[in-house]
Amino acid sequence: MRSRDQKKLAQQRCAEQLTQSVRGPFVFLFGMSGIINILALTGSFYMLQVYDRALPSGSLPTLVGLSILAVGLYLAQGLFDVLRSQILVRLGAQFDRRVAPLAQRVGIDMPRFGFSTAEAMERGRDVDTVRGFLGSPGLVALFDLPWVPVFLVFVYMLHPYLGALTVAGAVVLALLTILAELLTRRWTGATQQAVVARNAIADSNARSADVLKAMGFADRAVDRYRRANDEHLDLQTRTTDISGTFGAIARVLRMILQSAVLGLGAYLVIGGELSAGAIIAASITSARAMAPIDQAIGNWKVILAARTAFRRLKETVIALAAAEPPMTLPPAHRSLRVGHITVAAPGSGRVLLSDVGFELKAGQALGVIGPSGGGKTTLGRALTGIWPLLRGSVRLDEADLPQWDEASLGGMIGYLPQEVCLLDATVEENISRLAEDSDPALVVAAAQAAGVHEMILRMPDGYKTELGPLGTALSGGQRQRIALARALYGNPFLVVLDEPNANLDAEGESALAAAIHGVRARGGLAIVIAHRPSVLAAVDLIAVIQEGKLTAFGPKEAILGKAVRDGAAKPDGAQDNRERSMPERVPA
Ligand SMILES: Nc1ncnc2c1ncn2[C@@H]1O[C@H](COP(=O)(O)OP(=O)(O)OP(=O)(O)O)[C@@H](O)[C@H]1O
Repeated sequence: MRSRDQKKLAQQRCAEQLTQSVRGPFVFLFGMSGIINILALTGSFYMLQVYDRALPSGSLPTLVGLSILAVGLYLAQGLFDVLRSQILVRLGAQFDRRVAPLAQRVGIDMPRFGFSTAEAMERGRDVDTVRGFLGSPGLVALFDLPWVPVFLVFVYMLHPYLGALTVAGAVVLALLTILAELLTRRWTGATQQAVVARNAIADSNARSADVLKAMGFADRAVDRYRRANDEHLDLQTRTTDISGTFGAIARVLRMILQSAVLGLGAYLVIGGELSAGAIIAASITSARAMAPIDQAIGNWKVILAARTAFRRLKETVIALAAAEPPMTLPPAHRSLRVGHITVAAPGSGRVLLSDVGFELKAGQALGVIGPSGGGKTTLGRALTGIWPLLRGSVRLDEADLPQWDEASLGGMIGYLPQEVCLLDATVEENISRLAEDSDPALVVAAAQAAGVHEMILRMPDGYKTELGPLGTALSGGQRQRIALARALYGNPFLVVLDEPNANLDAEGESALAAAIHGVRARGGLAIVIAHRPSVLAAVDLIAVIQEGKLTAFGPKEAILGKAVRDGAAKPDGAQDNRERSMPERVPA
């Protein structure tokens, strides 16, 4: 095990890598912005030279020469501007390419830990926000800001009074920026949360579309969405009001300053302290000095959003760095040992399963029964490593689950969740778990083991049939059987099936029983969580989970016999009734 310090160091290194990837190009762009800003003095120099040199001398060649030089410098500035924006866009794409998969990785994990899918999707949007910001005028303004003193010095050199006036204007605008930041800061987080809450409602409404339509409460669902949207709009209006007001004040101040510079310049010209060309040069330069500040204020919301998104992404990268890459172990083939595990609900921390322990040997199959809400699915989630343990251990061939790297562990586990969810991909891709170069023989073998091969052949494009979003193009039973084939793909050692027969007909049930027998025959382990007793024909052991505790564990005949004697269990093939089909209370 790595020490805590080492882990911290790795996290720090990862966060640094993220900023380092942009640091080098940013230093280069900072230098390039310097050149652009110095070239931006062209207009001022041109005016100075035209008014103070070409006009008094009346020399046309001087005017033409100055004009050609100015056009050349303007073109150079434009070229550097284009280059800078192209580099920024590519930098954004590079950042996206690097961070988006990490954000997606965390996004996949988030719902397991009690976050809504809207919150999980927010990570992906964070990447978009940062990428968008990298090519936005907001960032260009930030690059130009450090070069504002160049313009101030230039104006100061024309006349100290003009310099002082422009500096005063810059200070007032900078103070406005700080004030805008302070006033919007507390609303930014709340606005972000309101967006997530609104999107979560939209997401859940879309998922419940059938129910909303059938039972006619779509309007009420839309009302709920509207209320959440209103809250978001209120908050957004507040932040936009602040940044809009400050933006307008900044623009007015800029105009006042520009006129003030002209007025003061005229006063100085009348007093014989300044040339006419210098007035125009001072006016152009002071306006140019204020532009980045003005733009920063105008884009303040975008800058804040990008900063928040970047911070969250940095946390994401750090969180992933904390995961220690484990050593590769040989595939398990002997046993599963559950050592006094306690499992809490991610998010709330409520203990759902406490002190559960048992052992299974290769070739055995365990049926997990018990009343609704007792903790059977929680046990399945703990055994497959979906939920972390609060205490205890789940060992495959004596190696605790965290000792396996995710890919090897996943290859040894087949899991059929209670709520079957297929990917928006082909049947083949779903069964092969998105394997890039899946072996068709393995896919067909899994389908045959699940008794679903013929059914797939009858589909429009056989194994290449696209299943659509969440596999909704299939019936409930078809989805469950394809998900069973996915669980059996590659002959995993531990197969956990959570209510695998919930949607099956008689043919499906016998295919399921054959699949469980098949797992046992090849030396695998099957754990079947079931309400309907028919599936238990294929298991040899029974565990009863009630109120988060293992209240009975042992050979099927002994446990079920006792339950039947107690009058709580129904015989095989009994009607599917969750509450009554299994023993309500089986003594330990
Ligand atoms: N994601 C979750 N967050 C918090 N609590 C949860 C979560 N999932 C389940 N629970 C709670 O854990 C308890 C056990 O749920 P579990 O799904 O394990 O029961 P079960 O025995 O599988 O029930 P059923 O037979 O109805 O599927 C329940 O009280 C449930 O409310």
